[in-house]
Amino acid sequence: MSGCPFGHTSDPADADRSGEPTAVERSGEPTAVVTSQEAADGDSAAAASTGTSRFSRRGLLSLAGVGGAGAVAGLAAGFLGHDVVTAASASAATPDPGASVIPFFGQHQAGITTPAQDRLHMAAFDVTTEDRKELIRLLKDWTAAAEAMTTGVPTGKTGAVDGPYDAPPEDTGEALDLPAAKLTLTFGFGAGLFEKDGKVRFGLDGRRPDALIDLPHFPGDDLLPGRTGGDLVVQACADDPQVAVHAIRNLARIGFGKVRVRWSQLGFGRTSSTSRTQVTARNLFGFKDGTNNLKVEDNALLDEHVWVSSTARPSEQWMAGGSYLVARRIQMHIETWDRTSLREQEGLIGRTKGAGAPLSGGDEFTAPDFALAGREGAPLIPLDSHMRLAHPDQNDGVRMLRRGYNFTDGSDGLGHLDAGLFFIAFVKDPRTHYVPMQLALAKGDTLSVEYLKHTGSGLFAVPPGVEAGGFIGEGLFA
Ligand SMILES: C=CC1=C(C)c2cc3[nH]c(cc4nc(cc5[nH]c(cc1n2)c(C)c5CCC(=O)O)C(CCC(=O)O)=C4C)c(C)c3C=C
Ligand SMILES: [Fe+2]
Repeated sequence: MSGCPFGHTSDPADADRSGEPTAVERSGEPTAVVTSQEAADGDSAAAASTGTSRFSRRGLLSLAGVGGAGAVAGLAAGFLGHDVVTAASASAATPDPGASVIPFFGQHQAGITTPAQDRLHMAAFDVTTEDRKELIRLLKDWTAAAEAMTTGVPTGKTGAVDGPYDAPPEDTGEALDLPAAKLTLTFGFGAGLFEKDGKVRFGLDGRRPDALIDLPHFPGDDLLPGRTGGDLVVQACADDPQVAVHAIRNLARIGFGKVRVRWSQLGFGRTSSTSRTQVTARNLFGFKDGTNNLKVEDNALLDEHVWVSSTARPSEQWMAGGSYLVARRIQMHIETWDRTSLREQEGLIGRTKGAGAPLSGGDEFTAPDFALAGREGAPLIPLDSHMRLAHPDQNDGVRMLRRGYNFTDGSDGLGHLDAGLFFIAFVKDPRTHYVPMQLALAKGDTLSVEYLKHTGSGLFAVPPGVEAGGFIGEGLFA
């Protein structure tokens, strides 16, 4: 514990821990905020020039050392009420070199095409209230909290330590001293929000988009009810797991009495890159994953395959600019895999393990040649390989934006790790962009048939981004 009443440490080593020198924050200066596009472009220099800024969690805390606790409390009352604070001048807003803030507001929700962070905490909630006004209140409160936390600010007007001594704090506190860590919060609505047990909920008659289907049962599915479904979902991604967990925990706390957590999933080691500025990471099979993913730079392809268009059917109009989130908890039989030869592993994926190049030759980003045959006349990229079966050429040109994470959730009690890939994909329409491919993989992909088991599932309509003053999904309630 530091001597500071706000738990702030003044150890310079701490500032360096995340790779984000915080001299700016330490002096109480505002922290630079990156616009969605700049964040997507990974352009922190451009971000610096915008001058949009507000005080960070750490900046506020460090003010205690500058102006004393009273000054901080006064500032907290003003700043923590979710009003965006603009810097007096752009030059005052010295950029945070870590560009640790990804703005919550924007045309699309953050956490889809913004560069995938290292950590995930996703939670699905059942809505327990049947009162439309309470649901809207919750979405407004979540919007305010999300905007605060993604900016690195505690939730509520008084945060973790400045509220009445005899009341529970408005923020749980475990993210005090931590930077925003590129936290993004992405919200989605499940089918159960619209109707449950044959009854329409929240007056949302006729508002359920046709694309928000009940996913069919796929061959090999072994879904657990406690890991499947949900009326609401929140995807928290950050470069610090504590920041992601803090976000989900505080949203759950704010929702007390209106929602309860149905399932939640922690993830590490992103298994996809969503920007060409990122290197391709590896999944728990040891293969590069995300090589041929859709990337933020592929604007036209994103419009074609990820974003719901403004010319969508009337029942989907409120979704224009949004997307559909498919979540699948996929257990990987890693012990069996680890006893499989390298030759077979590469044949199952269709790429080399080292470089991630297609088995038809070239480097990681060389286009695969599915027709090229080896000495014995068989195609170099096997007919039952995962890459061949998932490639757009085999799927009517369909593509998806994958944004999954590795997980290990202890052991299965039978001597194996419960490990795998928490598959997340954003698509324009799951009927065309997910179901047919999943069916093909479940039937013909030897990787899926012999090494994978789907144990959890969810499909959620992710509304478009929120403008300042608005709230998550407000078009649905208009
Ligand atoms: C239904 C969609 C998909 C599921 C489920 C899925 C699971 C899954 N994938 C890997 C490993 C790799 N997948 C790769 C490529 C790839 N996978 C999908 C779809 C699903 N994967 C697509 C659309 C693609 C891209 C195909 C292409 O355009 O070439 C790769 C190769 C590298 C890459 O491009 O990402 C790997 C490796 C695992 C381990 C897994 C479930 C646990
Ligand atoms: Fe895949």
